[in-house]
Amino acid sequence: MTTPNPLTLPSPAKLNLFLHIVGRRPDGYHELQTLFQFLDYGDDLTFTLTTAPGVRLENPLPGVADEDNLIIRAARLLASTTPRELPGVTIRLDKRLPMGGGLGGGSSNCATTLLGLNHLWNLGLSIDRLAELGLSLGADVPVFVRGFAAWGEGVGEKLTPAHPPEDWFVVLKPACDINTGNIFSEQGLTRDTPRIKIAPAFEGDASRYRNDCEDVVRKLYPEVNQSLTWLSQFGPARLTGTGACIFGRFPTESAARIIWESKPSGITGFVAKGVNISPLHKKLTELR
Ligand SMILES: C[C@@](CO)(OP(=O)(O)O)[C@H](O)COP(=O)(O)OP(=O)(O)OC[C@H]1O[C@@H](n2ccc(N)nc2=O)[C@H](O)[C@@H]1O
Ligand SMILES: Nc1ncnc2c1ncn2[C@@H]1O[C@H](COP(=O)(O)OP(=O)(O)O)[C@@H](O)[C@H]1O
Repeated sequence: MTTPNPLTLPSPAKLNLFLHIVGRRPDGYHELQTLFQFLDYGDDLTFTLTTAPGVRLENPLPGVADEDNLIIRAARLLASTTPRELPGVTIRLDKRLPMGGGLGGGSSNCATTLLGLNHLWNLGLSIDRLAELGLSLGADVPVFVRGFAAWGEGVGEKLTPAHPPEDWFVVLKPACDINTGNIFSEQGLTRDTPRIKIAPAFEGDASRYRNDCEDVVRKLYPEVNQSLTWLSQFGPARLTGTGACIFGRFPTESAARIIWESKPSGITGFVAKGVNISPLHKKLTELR
């Protein structure tokens, strides 16, 4: 199949179905054990190849300078791997994911750019190389590059395929912004959860899922505390990443939508299906 120009590619969200902090590296970074799953919901990136050289973002993100935007950083890093003169590209971002919500939107945009431009520029870089480039831009980028639900260790870059149930989720965004660095520097954070040795036993057993950032986030952010208390009435509800988004799991779309419709007024979010193959990889496979 010939690749269309412009080409629109999905940039899905991730959930950390559970997140344990099992230690700290000498450089201060926290070692995690986590279970990543994708959602069939996220941003879209549209790439238009141009005769004029250079990388441009059609619509800048409020509060993020273009040179800090992970889309531009990914495109420039990729371009630096080849001495070839490359066609220019204009990239449009249709943003649906709340920023800094623990859904990995920026990291996902970064991975979609790496994979999309590797394809459009015919660079032929392997997934391993793209994951390595991605890791230099953020700890959550490799899982989006690899595109399979995964058991993550290290800072989230050591990935083993996982197969959690593809349930439906109500994702809520309490009205507060949480800075990842602030949560990881909190004194009261649990940092010594024992390492799990048999990961598969955990995948299908949602009742054992826990997020070690949750207690600290509940204390610091009453909005998250209230939303978790509300959603927990209907089943286990958890924080994703360091928040602020939370999620509840349901076996069917209709069950999730009933809860979504009854949410307290003023709260935003969405309903989405958990998927073990990234929608980005599905789309790229169709193009090959
Ligand atoms: C917690 C997770 C779980 O998926 O997700 P998010 O909540 O960001 O989505 C990630 O590990 C987030 O990784 P990443 O996206 O690289 O974090 P950053 O925003 O760069 O981290 C900001 C700061 O938090 C601290 N940090 C981050 C990750 C980690 N494993 N240990 C840390 O101590 C570091 O001080 C770092 O400078
Ligand atoms: N393309 C991008 N989309 C979202 N955030 C970006 C992007 N590029 C850089 N950022 C920065 O990354 C931060 C984290 O964003 P995001 O990945 O959405 O959240 P989280 O890491 O909590 O899941 C944002 O607050 C923003 O400053």
